[in-house]
Amino acid sequence: DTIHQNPIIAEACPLLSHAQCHISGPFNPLELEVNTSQIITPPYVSQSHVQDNPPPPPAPEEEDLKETDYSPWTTPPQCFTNANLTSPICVFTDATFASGRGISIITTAERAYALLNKPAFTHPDLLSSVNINQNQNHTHSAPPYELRNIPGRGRGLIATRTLHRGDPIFASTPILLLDAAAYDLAPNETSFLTNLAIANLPTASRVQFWKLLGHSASSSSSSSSDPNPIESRITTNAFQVSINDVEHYALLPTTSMLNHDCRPNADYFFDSATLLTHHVHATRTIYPGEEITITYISNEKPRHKRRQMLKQNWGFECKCSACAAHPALTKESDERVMQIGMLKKRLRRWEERGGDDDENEDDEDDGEVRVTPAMADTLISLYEQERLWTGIGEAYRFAAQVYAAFGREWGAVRYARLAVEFGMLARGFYDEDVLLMKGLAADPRSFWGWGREVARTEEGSEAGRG
Ligand SMILES: C[S@@+](CC[C@H](N)C(=O)[O-])C[C@H]1O[C@@H](n2cnc3c(N)ncnc32)[C@H](O)[C@@H]1O
Repeated sequence: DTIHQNPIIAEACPLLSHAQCHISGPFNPLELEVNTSQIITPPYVSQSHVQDNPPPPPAPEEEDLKETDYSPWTTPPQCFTNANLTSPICVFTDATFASGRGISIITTAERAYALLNKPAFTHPDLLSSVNINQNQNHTHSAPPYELRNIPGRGRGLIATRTLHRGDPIFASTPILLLDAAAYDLAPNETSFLTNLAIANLPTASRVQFWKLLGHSASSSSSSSSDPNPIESRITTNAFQVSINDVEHYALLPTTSMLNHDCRPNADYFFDSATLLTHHVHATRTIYPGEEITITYISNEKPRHKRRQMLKQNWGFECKCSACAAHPALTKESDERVMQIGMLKKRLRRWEERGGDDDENEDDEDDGEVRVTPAMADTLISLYEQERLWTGIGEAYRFAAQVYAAFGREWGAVRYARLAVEFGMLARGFYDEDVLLMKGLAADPRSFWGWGREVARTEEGSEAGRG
């Protein structure tokens, strides 16, 4: 028997009323089938612990308890906790989510019930255009890509028709959401929960999961020599997303088919506020036959660092155009990337201190951060030279604000519009910065810094003195 009562943990567990959520002791999670004698099944979540969230279902009648006690979940939640955690971490599965695609969520009961407030759960019809062609239940028109084997890269998605900047490629919901706090459990407990989370999914999603590639340090593929095939699939494929300001890892099997490029042609964002949906869009024209790619890392790093990270975390030698060019060309690229970093740092400091009247008081660098429209234009040009469409939205945002600060209304509008266009593809339709830029595009004079640099020339000196 691998379950031991632990009085310290017992105190941490009242959240799950009636639950005995103390498990410790060694076991091999991969050998475990769902075995209810070893698992904790909370009858329901006690109302006092889910304030601000939808109330849990009322306590069922005694005779119904076995069948309905874990509604709205479709399998009984299972939990672990330890003395370092304030709440138990459990697996919650809703196999009916997103028209039967299903979702397993590994988190605390409080956070899981908070997720039930999201429109993705409260208005499931809103997801009707999501997961199209990725879910066997859907028979919609053909997607703009097909899955193909690509020599040296495994599978990848190839465009089957021309996609223009801003065109949606697909949108999907996660089959697994894993709260980063799950890694505060003992490794075998985390593995147990992830194992169960996958086992609880509907067959189609479970099959999709097992088709994912798993790269682990000790195995180069998803072969049976992989000591933890679930964990390696998660680390190879999961996207880090923030939901209600909590870090999660999301598994999205179709997005996982996208290979990396240091100059990708597509970008993605996770709409965590409403639909728990991952959107992928083209960021430049993609021609039929061309592979659709995203970036796995920040490409604003020199080539040797990018290659190192890709090798270490995803096990491949990067041979994209930015990695494989002649050393003379990659040297130029590295220098541009360095300059991007330097300009961004300066513009970000200027932006951050924008609303601060006492801006010089605590400034270690004594000071004033000088920026000019030419500087913002150069940043944009560097992104264009590097073909980094993923980060360029931020450069447009800086430019819009700098132009407005110099009182150059139509330059500000132009860049604010571009910041909105690119920002929506990279950060989401309702992202804070996107909304700020929408406001600036509509009325640059309402911007907080409107005209505040007008007294300065483009070269950065005071007008009349420079
Ligand atoms: C998220 S998966 C992408 C889909 C994968 N190609 C497959 O067949 O499942 C990540 C893995 O794809 C491969 N991969 C991704 N981008 C690559 C690239 N640019 N060159 C070579 N292999 C790549 C690596 O094996 C990496 O660990």
